Amino acid sequence: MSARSPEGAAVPGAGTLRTARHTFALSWRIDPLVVSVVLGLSLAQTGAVAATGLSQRWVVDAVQGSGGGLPGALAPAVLLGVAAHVTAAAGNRVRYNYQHDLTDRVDLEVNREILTASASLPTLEHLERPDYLNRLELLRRHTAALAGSCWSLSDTAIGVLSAGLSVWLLAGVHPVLAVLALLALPPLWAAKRARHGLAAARAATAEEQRLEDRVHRMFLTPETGKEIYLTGAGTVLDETAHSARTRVATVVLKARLRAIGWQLTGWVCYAAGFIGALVLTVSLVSRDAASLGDLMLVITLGTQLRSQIRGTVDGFSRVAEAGDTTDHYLWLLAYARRQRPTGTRPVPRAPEHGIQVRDLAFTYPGAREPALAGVNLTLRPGAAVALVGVNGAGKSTLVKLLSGMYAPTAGRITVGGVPLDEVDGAAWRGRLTGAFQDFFRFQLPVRHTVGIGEPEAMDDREEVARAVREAGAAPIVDRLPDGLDTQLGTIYGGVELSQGQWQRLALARALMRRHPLLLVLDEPTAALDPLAEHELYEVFTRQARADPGRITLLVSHRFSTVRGADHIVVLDGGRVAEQGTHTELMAAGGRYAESYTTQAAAYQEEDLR
Ligand SMILES: Nc1ncnc2c1ncn2[C@@H]1O[C@H](COP(=O)(O)OP(=O)(O)OP(=O)(O)O)[C@@H](O)[C@H]1O
Repeated sequence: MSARSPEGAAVPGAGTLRTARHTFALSWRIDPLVVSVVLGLSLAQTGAVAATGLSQRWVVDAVQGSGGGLPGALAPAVLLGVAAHVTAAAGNRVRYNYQHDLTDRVDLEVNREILTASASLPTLEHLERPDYLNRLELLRRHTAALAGSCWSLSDTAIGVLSAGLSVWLLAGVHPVLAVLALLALPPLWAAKRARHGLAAARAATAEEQRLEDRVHRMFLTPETGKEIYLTGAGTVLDETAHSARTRVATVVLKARLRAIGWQLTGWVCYAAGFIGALVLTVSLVSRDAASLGDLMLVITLGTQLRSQIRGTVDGFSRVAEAGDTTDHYLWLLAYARRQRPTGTRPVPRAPEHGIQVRDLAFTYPGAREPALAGVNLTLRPGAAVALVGVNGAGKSTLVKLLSGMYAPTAGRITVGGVPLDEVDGAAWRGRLTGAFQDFFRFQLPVRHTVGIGEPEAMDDREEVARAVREAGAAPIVDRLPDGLDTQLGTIYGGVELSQGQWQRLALARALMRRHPLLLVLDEPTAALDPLAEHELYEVFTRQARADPGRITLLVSHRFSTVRGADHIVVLDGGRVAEQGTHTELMAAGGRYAESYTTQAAAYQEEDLR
């Protein structure tokens, strides 16, 4: 990790060096030839300024000593000057462009690494953690600094080496002139100070930047656009985004102005030193203690030393900026490593004992109250288990834990006797399938919108057609202009479906997986009327009984739609209130009986109207 200064801002440290090494290795892997050219030009760049100064001194001293005629010895001096100038000007441009190109290509790789690290996280818990989201936001906005860190470091090294050569030549004229190098320190220190201020401002406003970005995106998606249109919330949201943007801009502008102040102070120190150096050299020339060529050398090196120091400072600033981003990058990699799934055991083939849930508890990150507490139940294979409860009872949370999206805070889940956290995560996902109330609309051709539920069978038209039929979505697909090949969604100029039609396709997607161990239907029928939902759940209940290796979990807040399930679990306030068959629960006369009777009466009344 980057070292931390007392103010809390990152300064380049071991972490930055490690990242620079890593990005250099990536550059080398991408294009070793270009990297070699850049390194060669960098080396030539190191001596270019000193060579320019020396050639000018050579020319002036030769002209002065020639008594008016142009000596032949002038030719090598001029040649040296031309070579140094070409290296400095043309070589620098070539090097700069190549570095830029390599940085862009490494940037793509770094972004891929970030995605891979994020995707490797075994649960989805990080998506609820503001510290994770803020760091990721800062990281994604500044990956270019990270990708170019090895070149920023090499620019700094070139600056230091070429400035070192200049100082050595200046000290040859008079040792005091070497002090000019010390005056490089105030601009360096000022730049570091300026960087800290800017980094702190960015970190302090990361949350607001995220808010602004989110609101912005809300205006661009049809789902939220509709809500905004109807509610007229556009102005309020626009103001929210605007005030977030203004707060960010104000904080960053203040930090930027302070940064300019610090940098100006540093440069004033250097300018004063340079004037002193010129006065000293002129006095040496007037006392014949130095030649006019030496004065020329001091002028050339002194003015160049300024840009060498600026190059060093700029390179250093970019290394420091990469240091801030490195901090977030290494944090993400370490987080992904810490969260690396530890489960290696295979999923039991025929889980005789089904899925056992024992004393399960879960609290969302940052939440005060647990969403689940002391949950005990058994999901038997070859049966349909219904999970019912009012809104907020904890049904979806239990589904998230069963599918491994979140790790329990306490208690355990076992599959066929094997603790779920010991089971290989990818293998477990391979045996799961499901459809959810908050499904995603994949705006793809229908066969892929459905087929993606089992990537391996995605291009198998017969399999896709089977899933479509089983989900009762065949009439929808039959009416589409190109059937399974119809492009869906307006974003790509395709056909738009109704909410219920999208939902049927999401259900078909869930049915693509042929022999899942756990099939979860978490209210994927919310857009259907209670009778249609009931009929569909009856079909799934029959199918569940026909497949002895499958556990089917039907989730609903409509008590009356799941009465045919083999086992009904009633959740209330994150706890299991009751469980049993419909007959047992009705006989018990508890919460289930009460809610079932009330809801059934309400639906009957609705039917009569
Ligand atoms: N991402 C989250 N972060 C924090 N709390 C959450 C989150 N999701 C749900 N909760 C809380 O957890 C509790 C259970 O929510 P859950 O979504 O599991 O209920 P549910 O029974 O599925 O409700 P519904 O029928 O409305 O879908 C609720 O009190 C809810 O406020």
